[in-house]
Amino acid sequence: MFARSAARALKSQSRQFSSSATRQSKVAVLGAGGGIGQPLSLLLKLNPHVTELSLYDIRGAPGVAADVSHIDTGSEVRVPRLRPHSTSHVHAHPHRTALIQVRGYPADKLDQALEGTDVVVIPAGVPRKMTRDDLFNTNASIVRDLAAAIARVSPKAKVLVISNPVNSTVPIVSAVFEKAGVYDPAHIFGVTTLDVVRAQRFLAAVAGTDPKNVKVTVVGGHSGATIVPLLSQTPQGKSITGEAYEKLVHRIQFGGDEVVQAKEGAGSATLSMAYAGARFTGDILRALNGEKGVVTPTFVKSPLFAEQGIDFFSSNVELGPNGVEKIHGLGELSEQEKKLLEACLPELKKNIEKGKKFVQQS
Ligand SMILES: NC(=O)C1=CN([C@@H]2O[C@H](COP(=O)(O)OP(=O)(O)OC[C@H]3O[C@@H](n4cnc5c(N)ncnc54)[C@H](O)[C@@H]3O)[C@@H](O)[C@H]2O)C=CC1
Ligand SMILES: O=C([O-])CC(=O)C(=O)O
Repeated sequence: MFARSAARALKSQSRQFSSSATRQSKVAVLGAGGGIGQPLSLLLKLNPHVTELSLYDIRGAPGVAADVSHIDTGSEVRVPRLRPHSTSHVHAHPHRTALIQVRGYPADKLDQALEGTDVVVIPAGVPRKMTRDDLFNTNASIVRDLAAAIARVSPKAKVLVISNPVNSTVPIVSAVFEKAGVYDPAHIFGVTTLDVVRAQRFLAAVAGTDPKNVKVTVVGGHSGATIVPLLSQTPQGKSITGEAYEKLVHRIQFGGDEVVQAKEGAGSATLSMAYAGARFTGDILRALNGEKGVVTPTFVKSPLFAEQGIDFFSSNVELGPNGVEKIHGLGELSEQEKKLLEACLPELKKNIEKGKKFVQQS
């Protein structure tokens, strides 16, 4: 009895230690003044893993930082401490709460904003009016230039790309890092979490259940036909067939259009995206801090379809202290999902090539 409770206590202490190993995590948001950037900065201020928040934009970042910095949340800073007279044991230090440093940086202070960052989230650029690919001309150069600064100032940071078209901007960031000689494919992520959030929300509505009971894997890329929800792998999705299935898949693939149309030219999804971006950043931070088993879909350099010339792909990825720990395969697909995948691959390939070509020609 005693042995069992001692073992439980030890286990809990070691769990505690894995979180007590929490380092200081500096997160930078590039594009913090925008429709996504502002609520994303707010949500990151609430994340206890974030000990420093660096907000950068060519417009308005100091104002957002001043505003967000008044929120009365701290962060738990747990510092592992060596036992006196021992170098071999570390014991959990009772955590202390610190104030999160929030700083805003204007256009000419990008390097300062990036110094010492562990995670950089990029929602900088323009939102679309028509297709995501229309954004390419403007956003490609914004993302390229930001990536060059990250590669120079904080080359080991994990880079989370929100700016569209994600299918091209992730290859752009990767190619810029490669050119700079600091590329680690485990560090660069396209944020496709909004597709997962939508898939779970829409499926829950069809199934008449709470979204928290629904877990959907969405693979491929982040635009229209490249978004492939694997509904057959969820208990609630398995039974949906025929027209209901077609409608649900269409809604997941084109959920962004619903928001663009409802906003009548004023932009695209910002609040749901900030939620999704904060959730993915939270996953990255938990994994960086040693939590095991953090698995989520994200668009990364991937071997899954590399033989077909598609070297970036979103699938379930296990995250770890170095970023990408393990890329999971797709699992079993239904006949309909195989068809969706067939439609996804050629479009995704074109989007990826466009991004790579842009950097080659820059
Ligand atoms: N990955 C995804 O699932 C989603 C991606 N997006 C994309 O996110 C991007 C941002 O969308 P919104 O926030 O709605 O746009 P927005 O126009 O409201 O905000 C963009 C911000 O970027 C800033 N910016 C422009 N150039 C910059 C530069 N060189 N450095 C730093 N900041 C710069 C602007 O000043 C602005 O504050 C768009 O490309 C949009 O398509 C939007 C929704 C979902
Ligand atoms: O639709 C857009 O352009 C913004 C976006 O990526 C989304 O909402 O999924």
